[in-house]
Formats: sequence, structure tokens, C-alpha cells
Amino acid sequence: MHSNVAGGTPRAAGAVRVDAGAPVLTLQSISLSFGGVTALDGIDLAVAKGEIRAIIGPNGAGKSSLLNVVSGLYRPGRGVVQLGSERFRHVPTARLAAVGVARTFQNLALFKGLSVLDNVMMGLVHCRRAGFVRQILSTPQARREEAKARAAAEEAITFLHLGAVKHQLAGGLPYGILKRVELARALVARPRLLLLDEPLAGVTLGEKRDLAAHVRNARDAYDTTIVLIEHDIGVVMGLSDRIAVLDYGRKIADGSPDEVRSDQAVIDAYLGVAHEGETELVI
Ligand SMILES: Nc1ncnc2c1ncn2[C@@H]1O[C@H](COP(=O)(O)OP(=O)(O)OP(=O)(O)O)[C@@H](O)[C@H]1O
Repeated sequence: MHSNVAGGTPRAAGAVRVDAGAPVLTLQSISLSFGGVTALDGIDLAVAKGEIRAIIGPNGAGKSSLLNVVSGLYRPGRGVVQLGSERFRHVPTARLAAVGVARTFQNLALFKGLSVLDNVMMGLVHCRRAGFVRQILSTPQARREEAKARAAAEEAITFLHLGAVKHQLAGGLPYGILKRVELARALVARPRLLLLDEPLAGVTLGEKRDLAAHVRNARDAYDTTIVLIEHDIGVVMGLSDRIAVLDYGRKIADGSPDEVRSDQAVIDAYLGVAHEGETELVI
């Protein structure tokens, strides 16, 4: 893990600090096929420290495949994934936390039978050094780690305004709250890179605005870098520093929201056909 479990308090929300230094994530010529279907075709991407980078594109464009390559669920046929200074042909899923990456899942990866607090503490399970036997015997090391993990989880819970439900079982909570629990579980280990798979999907418009604010605040307070895939282009435009657009597995645009919004290739990809006089994505 690149930082301590408790790691101090989250920094107060402040100015955006997109760092021009070495990228946190670099993809070089990533290609991936399933049988005869090309899901990704020579994707290059560089994500700067502190950035919120959205990956958008029509259905089947390759967004989930890309996220799965970065988190090691898929091994690309070609190309390299670089996380900080480490280069991978296949990102080791089992060491994802150790290389400073956390992710959320579109359909949530929470334990319904555990409380919110215990679910958030699960985000630190890969950081605990005391083995199972020491935890059972409750050795001093295991107790210290437990206390640190609990403090970090409490901090993430407070940060995401989940204090009122922290002792409730996840199974009984509304979807919009569970999306925040999942974000807290991913944040608690203070990842260098946070991958969010449709963080705003399936919630009401009001909850979407709240979640978008939480994502932005999380980037600032936890000093992390965020790559997200999302279908709601309107929210994405307001939330992201840069947006990469995929279509049929290829990257067709990569730029600021304003650049992407007026990019003719993007407009065509979303509309399916070119429209004369169409100069902006309607959102
Ligand atoms: N596990 C898989 N097995 C076979 N084909 C797959 C698999 N995963 C993705 N594909 C195919 O790869 C292409 C890209 O799919 P992917 O799910 O990455 O796109 P997406 O942009 O995330 O789509 P959506 O917005 O609908 O979720 C599609 O043609 C899809 O059918």
C-alpha cells in the first residue's frame, strides 16, 4: 500500500491540482479482442495526478473493457498499462491495493449482511498485516490494526455523510446510499488511483448531483486521481477535467469538456450519423 491505513484527516476541499508531472496512469497501445469482436483497438491514454478523467462512448464502445484492463480483470492482447512507475502487460488484480488502485463496480460489490461500517472496513482488508490467526487471538498488533482501520473507516463514513446509517446492514439501505458506501469502501485505503464504474447510475437526479459533488470532494480531500465511466453525459461534462471518448473500441477524442462537446467525430458517434450544421453535443 502506498500510504498508511489511517493516514491522517482528509484534506479540506480546495483548488483543483492537476499535476503536469508523471502520469498516474498511462495506457500504451492497448488492444483486446473477444473471439472475433474487437473491444479495444490501440488505446493510448495518460491520466495526470489529481485529474478526474471520464471515459464515455456509446453502448459497446469498450468503456467497461478498458476499466477491466486497468484493474486487471482482463489481460489485453497487446499493450502496456503503467501505474506510477510500474509497467504491466497484465495488471495483477490480487495486488491492486498494493499498487495503489481501488475500484467500484456498476452493480455494487457490498456485503448485504454486514453493516455499513464493516463494509467500509473491508476496503482495508488487503492492507492488514496481522494474519488470520493473530486476528483471532487478538494480538496487540492485530488490535492496533483493527483500531486504525476502524478510525479510517469512520473518517470515510463521516466524509460521505453516512454517520446516521453506519451500524445498519447494507442490505436494507436505498441504492443511492449504497453508491456512497461503495465510494467510501474504495476511498478508505487512500488509493493513488480510483476507478469508478458508473458511479451515478440508477439514482435520482438529486442524488446524482450529490454523488457528483462527493466524487469531486473525494478527489480533493483524499488527494487521489479518478477515472470514471458514466453514461450521463450532462453530469460528466460538469464533473470531469478531461474526457476520453471511445467508439467501436477506438479512442476518437480526448480533451476538455468544451473540446469534446464540439468535436464532430463525437457528435457523429453519439448521433450515429453526421448532421449538417450540428456543432455541439446536445446535453
Ligand atoms: N466478456 C466478454 N465476452 C465477449 N464479448 C465481450 C465481453 N466483454 C465485452 N465484450 C464485447 O466487447 C465490446 C465492448 O464492450 P464493453 O462492455 O467494454 O463496452 P461498453 O462501452 O462498456 O458498453 P456499455 O455502455 O453497453 O456497458 C462489445 O462488443 C461487447 O459485446
